[in-house]
Formats: sequence, C-alpha cells, structure tokens
Amino acid sequence: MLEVKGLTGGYGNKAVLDSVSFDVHKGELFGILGPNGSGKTTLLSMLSGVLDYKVGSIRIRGRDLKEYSAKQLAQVIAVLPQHSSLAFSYTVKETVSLGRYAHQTGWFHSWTSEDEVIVQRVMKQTGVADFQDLHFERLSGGERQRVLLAQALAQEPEILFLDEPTNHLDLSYQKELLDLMRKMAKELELTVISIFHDLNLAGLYCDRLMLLEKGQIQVINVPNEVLQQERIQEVYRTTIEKHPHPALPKPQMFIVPEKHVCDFAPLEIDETYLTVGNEIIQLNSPIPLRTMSSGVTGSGTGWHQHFVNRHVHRDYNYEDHFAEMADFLKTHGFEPQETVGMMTAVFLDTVAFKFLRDADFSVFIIVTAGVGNAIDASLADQHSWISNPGTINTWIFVNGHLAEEAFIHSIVTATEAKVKALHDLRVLDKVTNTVATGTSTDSILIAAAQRGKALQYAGTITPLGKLISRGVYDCTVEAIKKNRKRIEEL
Ligand SMILES: Nc1ncnc2c1ncn2[C@@H]1O[C@H](COP(=O)(O)OP(=O)(O)OP(=O)(O)O)[C@@H](O)[C@H]1O
Repeated sequence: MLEVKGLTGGYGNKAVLDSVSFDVHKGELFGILGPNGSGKTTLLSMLSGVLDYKVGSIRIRGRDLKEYSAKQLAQVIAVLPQHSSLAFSYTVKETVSLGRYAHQTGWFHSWTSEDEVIVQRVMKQTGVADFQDLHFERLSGGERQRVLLAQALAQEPEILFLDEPTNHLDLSYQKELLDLMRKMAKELELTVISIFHDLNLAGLYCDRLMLLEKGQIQVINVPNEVLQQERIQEVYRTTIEKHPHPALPKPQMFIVPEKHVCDFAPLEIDETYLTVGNEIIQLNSPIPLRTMSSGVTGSGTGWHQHFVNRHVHRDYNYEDHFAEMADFLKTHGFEPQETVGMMTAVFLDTVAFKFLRDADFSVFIIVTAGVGNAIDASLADQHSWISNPGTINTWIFVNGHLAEEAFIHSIVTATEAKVKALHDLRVLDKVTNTVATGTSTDSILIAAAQRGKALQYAGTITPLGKLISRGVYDCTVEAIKKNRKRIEEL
C-alpha cells in the first residue's frame, strides 16, 4: 500500500530524515515511535504530501506520490494532525462534511444522500453526532479531536495518517478511538499509520512499530521485539521497566521515577512490627512491600503494607469468602486493597516466628500450622473435594531487594522446607495413612522491602535460600508442635 525508499530530507538545508525505507501493508495498523525531534512529524508530513523531499521515493498504491494531484491524494489519504484549528466558524456537522470535498465533482458541488449517510455514520462512530449542531470552537480539546477524526473518516481514505491521535482524549476515548482504528483496519482494510508517544498504547494496538532515532530507523518489527527494555532506555535515555500486560500477551513499559534519599533508608521488618492477638495476627510495615502471595486478599503480585492472618471458626463457610474477608478487614481498620489477608482455624497463640540474619540482609518468618487437613500430594487423587479445617500459612519477609525470579525461588524453597518439617514430625494424611506433604489449603506470602542488598536467587543453596529453609523448617516444626499441644490441652 505504501512503499518508502531512501527518503532523505527536511527543511531547507537542514536534513532531518536520513535514508528512511519501509513498507506498510493494506489494512495494517503501523505505529511510528521516537523521542522528541527524531523526525516523526517530518516523516508524516512527507508521506501525506505536505512537505517536499528531494531524495528517495514514496509510492502509494504503486504510484509515485508526486504524480497525484491534491484532489486525487485527498481521495486516498486523510490526515489527523496533532494541533488543529479552523479558520472559519463551522458547526460540527459542517466541519465533518468538509471531509466529503474530495469526492464531490463539477462546478456546483451538490450534496448527495450518500454524502449525508457517510457523514452521519462517521459522526456516530466517533461519538460526535449528539453535538453536531454546536460550533467547533465551543468544544473541548478531546471533542475537537474526535470531530476532526470524523472529518478524516468522511473522506473515506484508504490510508489514514494520525499524529498523536490520543493527545487530548480521556482514557475511555483513547480506547474507543484505537478500538475503532483497529476495527476499521481489520474489517475495511483501512491502512492506519500513526505517531505515538505512548509506547504502551502503541504496543497494545499496532501490528508493527517503527522506532526512529535522529532521523534514522532504529528498528521495525512487532511490538514485543521493538519494545525491549534496554533499547527503549537507550533511545529515550531514561529508566523504564518492561512487564507483560496483565490480560494480554503485550509488553508494557513503566517509567521509574528517580529515587530520593528516603527511598533508600534502611528498613528491617522484624518482631517489632508484629502483633499477635486472639482474633488476628497483624504485621504493619511502615512502607509498602513488594509481595507475591496466595492470600484471600492481595493475592498474586503487588505492593502491600498490611498483613493479616485471621482466626476463623472451624465451621467458617461463606459462599463469597473474598467479600466477607474484605468486609472483615474494613471493620478492623484495614484497607483490603493494601492488605494481604489469610485465614486459619488454628489458635493464634500457636504461631511461630523467627528472625534470621546474614551479613547484609535478613529475613523474618512467621508460620501458623494446622494439620487436621494434611494431604500426601503424591496420593491427592484419593481425596474427595470436601476438606477439613487446617491450613499452614507461611509468611516470609525479606529485608533485601528481590529479583522477580527470587520470589519464585523463595516459594519453592519454603515449600521444600515445609515438606521436610511435616516429614520429620511424621504428620500423616488420614485418608492414605502416608506422610503428608502439606494441607489442601496452604497459603504463602513473600514480601520484600526492595531496599538494600540485591538478591537474585533464593534456591536452597543460596544465602537467601539457606535462611528461608532454616526459618521455614524451624517455624513449621514449632508451630505444629505448639498446635498439637494446644489440641491435647483442650
Ligand atoms: N518547520 C521547520 N523548520 C525547520 N526545522 C524544523 C521544522 N519542523 C521541525 N523541524 C526540526 O526537525 C527536527 C524533527 O522534528 P519533528 O517535528 O519531525 O520531530 P518529532 O519526532 O515529530 O518530534 P516531537 O516528538 O517533538 O513531535 C527537529 O529538530 C525540529 O526542530
């Protein structure tokens, strides 16, 4: 649909673009990225015939751009510029109708019913039909943007050029505009070429991205390839982190603000932050901690400041235990969004905790262990779904800076230590009469201050893994013994 070869040029003697070559296919959503001043708008101006070029070629539908008359070009391409103002005062509908100009013929341009149908359709698509009789200059920036998009679509172009299309739009219209672009690209084979400053939106919506750097193409590829952490850091000269989108196989880049001295102040989570009561065990951190957990609230990965292990009756049974737990936390002064919350049927005074220190980092481990529901994982298929009360809740606070993989290693290491504790205490699976490996509802939390020593690994043989192994083993043994004693006393 569009072929660019060796495009070089700029303004007067100032060369902005240097040997730019690429193709865009029909029906493709193609994103142009690059830092300020890298030449994105200059390229778009050349592609849309606004800015002349001396070296290289641009071919649209196999024909050289320079062979098109202005009107012919307007029948094929439409442009939604970044900043727009109108010289005259038009209503919204009149503004959109100007898009039909390229399709009108003869000296006396007559307005056909087809023109009317198209204008009404594009006004609906862009959400501006409701205010079609208002004057353009009375509109907000976002509303104007949508009116100009409607005008561009009224042209019924084959290629739509967009310069920062979501600039003035609120969140829902950003999504709607880009959803519409993608729909039109896929269903009507509209070719969309758009400049983006928002790398995440570009990554979410575009089929391919082209990254410009100082007037040259740094890379053209699918979003996952272009949006590499090191590359973006280098080209944009800033610190960012790349993470997967939570719902889609797409990359997302996060800005990391510069840290201040207070962000590095040493923090050691230990017993002083812990309170053990009859109804809850709570640990309140002075700062949010990076967490990975299987709590009833705060599960998955996140940042949490409060940690609650709540005693519930053996017969606790709510259909929506997530909502019930959230209500419980609220009535006890905890914000559920900021709290990792777990439940246990054991008496909370049977808790075991231990602080362990290495040269330049430390861990604080807290375990409650009910084993009435102990299961041998290798024979789990012999169990029915109905479970008895009893669960092992393991909390591991790390005073260090954990890498993503260290969170996973920590869970593996802690699980191995727990299994060994059950083995050594000969905790039995009552159904199979074999040694249990855990209970059916065990829960775990890894929470790290993300300050101090960088800890890349937490396998059993690493310094962190050794502390976790020792601490989880000792605490699990102690908690099970205390719990057994407590039950004997009843
Ligand atoms: N009309 C002009 N006359 C002379 N130089 C210009 C003109 N317009 C842009 N430039 C220069 O060309 C270079 C590229 O500008 P361009 O607007 O294409 O970059 P961009 O990648 O779109 O930047 P931004 O992200 O800031 O919009 C810049 O150095 C800019 O100063």
